[in-house]
Amino acid sequence: MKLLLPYFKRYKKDVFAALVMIVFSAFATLYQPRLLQQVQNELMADQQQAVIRDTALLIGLGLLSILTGVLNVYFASRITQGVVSDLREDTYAKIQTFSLANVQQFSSESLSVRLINDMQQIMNMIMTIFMQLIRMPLILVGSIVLAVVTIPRYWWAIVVLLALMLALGTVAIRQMTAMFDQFQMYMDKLSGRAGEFLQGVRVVKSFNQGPQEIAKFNQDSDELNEVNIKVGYWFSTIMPGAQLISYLVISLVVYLIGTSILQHPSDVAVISPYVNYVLTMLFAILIVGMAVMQISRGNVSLRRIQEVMDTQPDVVFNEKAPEDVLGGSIEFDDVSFTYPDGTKPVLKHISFKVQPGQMVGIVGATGSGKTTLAQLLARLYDPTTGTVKIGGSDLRQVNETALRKTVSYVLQKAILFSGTIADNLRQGKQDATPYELERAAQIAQANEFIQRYDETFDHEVEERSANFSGGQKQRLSIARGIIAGSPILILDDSTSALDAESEKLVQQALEKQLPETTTVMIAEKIVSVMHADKILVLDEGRLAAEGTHEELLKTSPIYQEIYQTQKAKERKEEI
Ligand SMILES: Nc1ncnc2c1ncn2[C@@H]1O[C@H](COP(=O)(O)OP(=O)(O)OP(=O)(O)O)[C@@H](O)[C@H]1O
Repeated sequence: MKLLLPYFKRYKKDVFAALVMIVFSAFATLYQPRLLQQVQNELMADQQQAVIRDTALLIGLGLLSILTGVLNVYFASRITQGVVSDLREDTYAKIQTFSLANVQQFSSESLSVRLINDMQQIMNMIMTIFMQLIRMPLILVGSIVLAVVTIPRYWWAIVVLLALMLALGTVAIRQMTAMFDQFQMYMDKLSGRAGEFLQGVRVVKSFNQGPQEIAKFNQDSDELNEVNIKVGYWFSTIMPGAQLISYLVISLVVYLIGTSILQHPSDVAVISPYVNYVLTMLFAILIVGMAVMQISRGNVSLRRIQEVMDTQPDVVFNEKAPEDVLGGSIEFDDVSFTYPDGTKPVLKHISFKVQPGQMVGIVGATGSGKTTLAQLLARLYDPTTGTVKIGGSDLRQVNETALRKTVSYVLQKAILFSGTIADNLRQGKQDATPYELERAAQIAQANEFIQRYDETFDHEVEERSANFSGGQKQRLSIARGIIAGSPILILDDSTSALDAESEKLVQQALEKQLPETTTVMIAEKIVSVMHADKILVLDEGRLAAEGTHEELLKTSPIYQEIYQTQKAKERKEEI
């Protein structure tokens, strides 16, 4: 709840107004039976004037009850929408500061459940607090006092009723609260499963994995359902249980009044308000019980949001450092790296230097650490030991804007967003001119197919870029990387879906049109990087060799082996 206090402060006027409405609404609810009793007495005493006056008062009280009820909903909604919207935005902003390791720690699916489903639970909780939690205890206390005042000698019946209700409520709420944690956990799991399926829908379909995926989804869904049913089971026992207790107590009191009516004839007039107060008490207890449950459910969600807010980003930039572009040189100094959830180092004692404007190729077997090295260069992770420098500055000391302006990273998996082609390219440079769009597209060999669309750069990219081929997506993401004009461009196996001819054209265009850009080219095939100024050969996380293609052919057995194997494979494919 501490997390919400500063947010409530932002809406203090609405909070005050909601509280005033709650007090008036509780007064109207409690005073009605008393006034009704008064009218009954006046009718019996044939006091016409008083009956008219008090009936009018009764109508006024009804209207007050409706008006304050409506205004209470209005202010409670304003507070709820405002607080949750602010909290959601702050949580989202916090997630934006997360490194890849932070995101991995929670899982992206869990973060999206937290942003949507948990926020909904918090919304329900705040609404409940302002609609019920303050109003109902007032009504509860008022009805207890008035029930006791109505027939003081049976005060103990109220105590018995409250004790029984408390026992029932405590057991039920304790059982249900334990299940809310499980509910959110299963929700994360189910969202993860659905997200994975939707992202990999092509793989699932092509490998005919539909039935297996459905079975797995159904199993997770059944687990969630089981928790829900258990919650529902406990929930369904509360209502009849509480009703039974109340009617037993009412029957007992009515029976006792009946047996002593001769000694207390005036008790006839108090039976109706007494029953009314006991029923109001029952209603208030039930609502408070439900509110407590909703709040404990919201608290679980609040704790999950607090976890996000308390997480320290493990890659922190120096925002005081200048935002100017760093230079184009790269230096790895004895860098080793282990993934946060890994046990073995993925990179081991890597040291190398690259001069501005050079083209560097990185080759190595699958899993040798090429992408990891690129991720350290873009500071998606920090090295476990050693330093990475760009333009002579240790990346731990630089400003984030400066780094993003300096390094442009084209990922191994080309990801486009829904919008137009131009929208996607402009993610690289927001104010890119049509000329700049076209130039980047030309270098990436994308211009040809873009010009075939009637709308050219305004052609729509559908969700998950389903209307583009793998090669087209790669070309567009290369263009997006180029357009920023950053001094360092990382291409992580970004031409793998291109035919050999197009790949060559992209390389030639890069060399010719971006001669001052330091290009880091990660590739499976040596032919893709053989013209680079320098090639780094990675082997199980170690830098096995470094040099030009010709030098490596003479000095590096690993490089020779990879090259010969790839050449032999190529020859076989030609035959
Ligand atoms: N996010 C991660 N968490 C834990 N381990 C990871 C993570 N990403 C990669 N790894 C592990 O690190 C090692 C190096 O992976 P990396 O992706 O850097 O290799 P690569 O040389 O780029 O491979 P490929 O050529 O197949 O893309 C692998 O053993 C991989 O399992």
